[in-house]
Amino acid sequence: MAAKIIDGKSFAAGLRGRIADHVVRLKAEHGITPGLAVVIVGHDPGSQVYVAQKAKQTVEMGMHSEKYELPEDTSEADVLALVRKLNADPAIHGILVQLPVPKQIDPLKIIDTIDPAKDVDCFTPASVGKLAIGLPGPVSCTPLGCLMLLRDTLGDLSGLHAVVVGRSNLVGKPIAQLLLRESCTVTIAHSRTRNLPDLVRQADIVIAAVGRPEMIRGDWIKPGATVIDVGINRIDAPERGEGKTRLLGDVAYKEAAEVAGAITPVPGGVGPMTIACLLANTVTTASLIHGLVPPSDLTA
Ligand SMILES: Nc1nc(=O)c2c([nH]1)NC[C@@H]1CN(c3ccc(C(=O)N[C@@H](CCC(=O)O)C(=O)O)cc3)C=[N+]21
Repeated sequence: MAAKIIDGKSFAAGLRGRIADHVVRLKAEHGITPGLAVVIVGHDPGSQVYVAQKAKQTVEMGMHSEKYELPEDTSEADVLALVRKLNADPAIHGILVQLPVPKQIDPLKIIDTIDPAKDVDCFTPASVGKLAIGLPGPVSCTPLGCLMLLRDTLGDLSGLHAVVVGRSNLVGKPIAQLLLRESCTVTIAHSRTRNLPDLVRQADIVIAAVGRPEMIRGDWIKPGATVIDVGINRIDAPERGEGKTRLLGDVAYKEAAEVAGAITPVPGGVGPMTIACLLANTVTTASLIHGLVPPSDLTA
């Protein structure tokens, strides 16, 4: 039986509708316009497209958007000075510094400089701690998007065995925290895990976040399992023409879709949810900064 395809693109469109409603209400009832600043250093073409998409959607939501494109050779001190200026700016409620940054800049120093109240990526130690103990605050964008898709697909997640493949600070660790909060049994696997295929075969929920194209094969998937593919691997595709690329997930999609109960495609799965959740987090941080209870349908 073919798997249900989890349509992240349309779920994200629905989420943006709810975000826009909350923005209208924040403006009308409290005079607050949520503001997001996106900072990008250097000119990775993939990053540029993606940052432009964020800025466009921020404006579509009725939010205030600022975009800072700094040259590749910008010093660490200059980036930190910009972050401090944004920390102090009352029109800004969310700050995102696109990673990776060029090698002269220490990403940990950036993370340590962002005001945790404006940390829409949930990168800072304060935000990570809040997430771990269940206090209100921003939730890492990709994990939040995955959780929303899982709840929509499965309803109650309690007691399900989730195998998270990948242990990054950005995805693997925070998604494991969120699934634990949902009362899943959570296993975190990574490059040193022994007998990964057999472990993944035990999963009711597979979260693939390793960054290796099509590493997770169809015969690793338990029949009926739900597969969330976080991988976005850009591969050369000369068959599509000179210089063309295509996107592959971390899961061998065709094989897995024959076995899984439900699966996210790449593109059109987790990716669009990540951007929508960034906007949701900006509404959350704007609410918290002004002492308001953040909308419960925009967070975990
Ligand atoms: N501070 C920071 N926060 C991030 O959240 C962050 C980051 N840095 N650096 C880069 C990665 C990557 N990332 C993506 C989000 C959405 C899509 C996305 O919308 N993808 C579309 C396809 C887009 C395309 O065709 O290229 C999809 O999957 O359907 C992709 C990639 C966020 N990141």
